[in-house]
Amino acid sequence: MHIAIVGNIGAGKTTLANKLAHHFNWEVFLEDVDHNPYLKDFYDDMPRWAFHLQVYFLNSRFRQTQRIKELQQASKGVIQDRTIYEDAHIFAANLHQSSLMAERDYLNYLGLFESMISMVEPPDLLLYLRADLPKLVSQIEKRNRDYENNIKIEYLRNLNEHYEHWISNYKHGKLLIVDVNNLDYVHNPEDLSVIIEKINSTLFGLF
Ligand SMILES: Nc1ncnc2c1ncn2[C@@H]1O[C@H](COP(=O)(O)OP(=O)(O)O)[C@@H](O)[C@H]1O
Ligand SMILES: Nc1ncnc2c1ncn2[C@H]1C[C@H](O)[C@@H](COP(=O)(O)O)O1
Repeated sequence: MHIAIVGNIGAGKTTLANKLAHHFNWEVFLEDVDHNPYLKDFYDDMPRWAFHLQVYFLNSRFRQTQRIKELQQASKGVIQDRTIYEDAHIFAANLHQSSLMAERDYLNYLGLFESMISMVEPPDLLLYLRADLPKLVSQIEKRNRDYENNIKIEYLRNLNEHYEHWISNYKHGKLLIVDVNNLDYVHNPEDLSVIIEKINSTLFGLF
């Protein structure tokens, strides 16, 4: 079983991924943020580093999907924090649309993505955490990564629009949308239980 958690920056994916992995006793696959050699530079100068960052994320996410495939073949459960789909359909698409990634770089990137995606299996469940801008901003502030202090509201708004468009066209498998604006699964165990019930019901038809 493979559940992938998707959503904008600060939506609460990592926090929920860890909690679900603990609950189901499954492996958790998180993003490579701390060792990412481009992320800080990217936030300082997006046009300069957009292509480098996207290639780095694409490669690390692709490797992760191959490890997830192996675990699934061994009948192990997996919770994944963010997917390769988001890199291309949300982040790279947004950079290109916002003229922060040049046309030739975007087409080059898309060619690489298309070559890889045929080897990627979609998750059994895609869990989208929908959050409005005030929730995202307050949670990004709460996390307090210095390089994310420069993130513009406009950037988050554009990403949210890409998410809504992508999710409304998602056809690879089961999809669960959870509005997290009024949920606090950090402090309220009942809020976590609500999400777990929804997952069980969507995946296994329980409840
Ligand atoms: N539903 C929630 N309610 C309150 N705080 C949350 C919630 N989800 C996440 N947080 C807090 O917000 C911050 C960002 O969450 P995180 O899981 O790192 O988001 P993401 O992985 O989506 O970027 C963390 O400090 C986390 O404890
Ligand atoms: N593909 C990506 N392009 C640009 N930035 C990305 C991409 N994937 C992740 N990120 C950034 C966004 C955040 O600053 C960090 C971690 O993501 P988070 O949503 O906080 O888990 O990486």
